[in-house]
Amino acid sequence: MNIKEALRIYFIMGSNNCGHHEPLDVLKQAIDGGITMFQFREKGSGALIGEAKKQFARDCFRLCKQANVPFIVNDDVDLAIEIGADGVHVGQDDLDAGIVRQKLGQDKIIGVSSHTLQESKAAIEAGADYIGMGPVYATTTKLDTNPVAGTTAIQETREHFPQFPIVAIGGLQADNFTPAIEAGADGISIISAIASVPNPKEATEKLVSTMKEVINDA
Ligand SMILES: Nc1nc(C(F)(F)F)ncc1COP(=O)(O)OP(=O)(O)O
Ligand SMILES: [Mg+2]
Repeated sequence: MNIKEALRIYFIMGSNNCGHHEPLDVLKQAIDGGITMFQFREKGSGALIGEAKKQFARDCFRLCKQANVPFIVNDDVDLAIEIGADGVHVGQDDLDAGIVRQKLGQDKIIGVSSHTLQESKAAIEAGADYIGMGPVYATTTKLDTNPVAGTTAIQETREHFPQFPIVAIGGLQADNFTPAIEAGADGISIISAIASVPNPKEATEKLVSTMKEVINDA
């Protein structure tokens, strides 16, 4: 799989991000709308835990598998291993990417959050397959986020690593993500612009069509 193409429209969702529809319906609509990768991120207030979280993960994974959409688990490496997910995303305060690689093996996808060139270097040396950089704009989705970073860190990492897969994250919408791509990101991560809107399928289609205008092969 081409990881840069998988990062184009990278949808991240948990049950507590869904405003207007049942979570599985939101994911179905996002898949129908053309998302290229999915991250299962069940955390924060009201998040499912234990068996309910596992079952929700399996249900999301089934939808992604049917559509050949790569399924990534946020933070929870053991859950990813248990259900056979395609990969894991970890942040600076989660399990070290090198240890995640040892646990998952070479054929799984490992994403790492980065806010600086230094963190990007460490993630790449630890064997990450992509890095998530932001928050580009203010976000209400993640409460313990770093300060708004704009696209400077993306640009800096891209200058040092011209080919390494980077996805932008943080407050991204169809009408504001272009600067992140122009700064060097290969794709965008979206939570509320798909999960919290009345028509997730239409919102996804708009993101896909806008991305096609910005990146020719998208
Ligand atoms: N979940 C994420 N996904 C991405 C992605 F690359 F996919 F865009 N980038 C960054 C994050 C944030 O990861 P983290 O800092 O661990 O916080 P949380 O666990 O609350 O998400
Ligand atoms: Mg995390």
